[in-house]
Amino acid sequence: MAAASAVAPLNLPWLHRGCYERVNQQHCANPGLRTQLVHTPLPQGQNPQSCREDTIGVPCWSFSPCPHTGGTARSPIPKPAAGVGAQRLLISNLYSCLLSPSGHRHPPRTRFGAGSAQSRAAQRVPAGMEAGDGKEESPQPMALSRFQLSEEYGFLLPNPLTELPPSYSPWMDIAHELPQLIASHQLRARIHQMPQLNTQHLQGREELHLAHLVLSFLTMGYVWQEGEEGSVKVLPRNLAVPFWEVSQALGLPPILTHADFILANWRRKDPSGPLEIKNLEPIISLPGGESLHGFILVTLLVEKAAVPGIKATIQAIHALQHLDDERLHRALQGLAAAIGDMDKALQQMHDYVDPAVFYTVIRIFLSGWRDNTAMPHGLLYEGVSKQPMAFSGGSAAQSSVLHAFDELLGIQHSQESTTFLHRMRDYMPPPHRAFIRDISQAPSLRQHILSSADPRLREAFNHCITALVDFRSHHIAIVTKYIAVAKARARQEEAGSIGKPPAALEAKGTGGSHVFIFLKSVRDSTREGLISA
Ligand code: HEM
Repeated sequence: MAAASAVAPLNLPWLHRGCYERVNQQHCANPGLRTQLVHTPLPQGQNPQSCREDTIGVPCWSFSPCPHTGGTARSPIPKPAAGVGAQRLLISNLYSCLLSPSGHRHPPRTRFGAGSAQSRAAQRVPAGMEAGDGKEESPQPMALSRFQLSEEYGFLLPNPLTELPPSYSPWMDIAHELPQLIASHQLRARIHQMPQLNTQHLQGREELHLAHLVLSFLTMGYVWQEGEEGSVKVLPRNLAVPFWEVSQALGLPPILTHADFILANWRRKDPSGPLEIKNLEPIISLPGGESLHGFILVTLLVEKAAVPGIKATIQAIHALQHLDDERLHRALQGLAAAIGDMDKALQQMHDYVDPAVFYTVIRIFLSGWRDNTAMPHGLLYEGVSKQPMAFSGGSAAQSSVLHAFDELLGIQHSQESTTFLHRMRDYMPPPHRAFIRDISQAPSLRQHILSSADPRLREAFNHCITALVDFRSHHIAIVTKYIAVAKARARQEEAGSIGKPPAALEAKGTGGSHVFIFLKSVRDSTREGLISA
């Protein structure tokens, strides 16, 4: 680590020792980067050796000063409260340099060293998503660019990279053969032969996102290659260490997330062609063939259909702040229309995904190692931590879209559902998480409607609620077809090995929730958001 000797270690004595070492190591490995720490008290007895545990609450965001850039702390880093056994943290170097999620001013780009990771990363950030241009931030509190949201693609990564630099070909070669390697039971052996690559040569968040996508797919394939009964306890060092490092840099957990599976996993077959299913394909696949592609691409189209709704959400908040009811009315109409379009996009699932393939082949590869009886102790990331760690599997519950709409509309879910949904936010890219948090802190739309005498506003608000209830009802119908009915059929047909349905997941979703109780509760509490005349 060449830069380590030139950099003064951060003075963070309150940190758990393992965390402290990792912060400094990460910091020194990336000279010129500011380090963003997110830390929460860790309840006694929970994974005390782990720096990065499943849940990253965000009660306290702090920006520690960097010896290179001399950045300022936005809020003081508190000492741990008495009785708190350990602290958890997330290091999100890249985001804290390119973009600040909550009103923090950016260092001028000139502060980055000429060839530094940030200056290279900043050059790669697509137009319309760049926030760190050295100017003062827009006075508009909810500008898309502040949250790495794209005007055209919303939460989707715009035109994601499809190849990493040549030195990462050992990862890419395996990733491109993944379905075949899993089917022939050779993936684990291939991963054991893989060299341990240095992640420092990854430049910019697009390369990091592609690396996270690739390593997460390799990890899911490695863990589940032999089905539920043949899962592993240890992720080998040559995969675990780079996956952990890339995850730290992005502020994502070291497991496949919706941000990998959908947001960063798409390309146009014809680069100048339309964004429609026939012209799209995933960058990296898992077993499941056309159904897997359909599952990814239909979900992607739901994200794309949400884009006008994301913009309408921002418009609505601006209108509330300026007490502009005309603008608010238009924004709510736009939001209801977008949710309707998401619903139409969702229906394409029926055309492109075979329930039997989804249930018996695809689903297990989205499963995590938290609340999963097939892996009751979690997964040991060799070379990262001496204790196994537990993470939930990939799920569209990690999509930021409905979280954002729920916050705007003031939907109150049950405590249990809220706990699960909030946990899913820890699996989102930090700027998207920050977007949801800022919506939750905006003036209350619901209160405004309740106190307004304008019936058109109430009607437009209720259209949004009804559209959301319909979306959730149709989603429940899909889950019934693809999980409950498919399960009954699979039992009759008794498919073999990989085709055997994951028994540990039968009553639960990939994220570990009790599926139908949870989904109906979420749908019903949405309906309770209707405002009567
Ligand atoms: C075959 C297709 C699908 C199946 C089988 C499915 C299954 C599930 C399951 C089991 C859950 C419960 C949470 C968990 O355990 O992960 C869930 C939640 C969720 N899913 Fe899906 N899902 C599908 C497609 C989609 C699509 C395309 C979207 C839209 C982006 C979506 C959005 C959500 C959301 C937002 C939640 C959280 C609950 C809510 O807010 O209503 N799902 N899904």
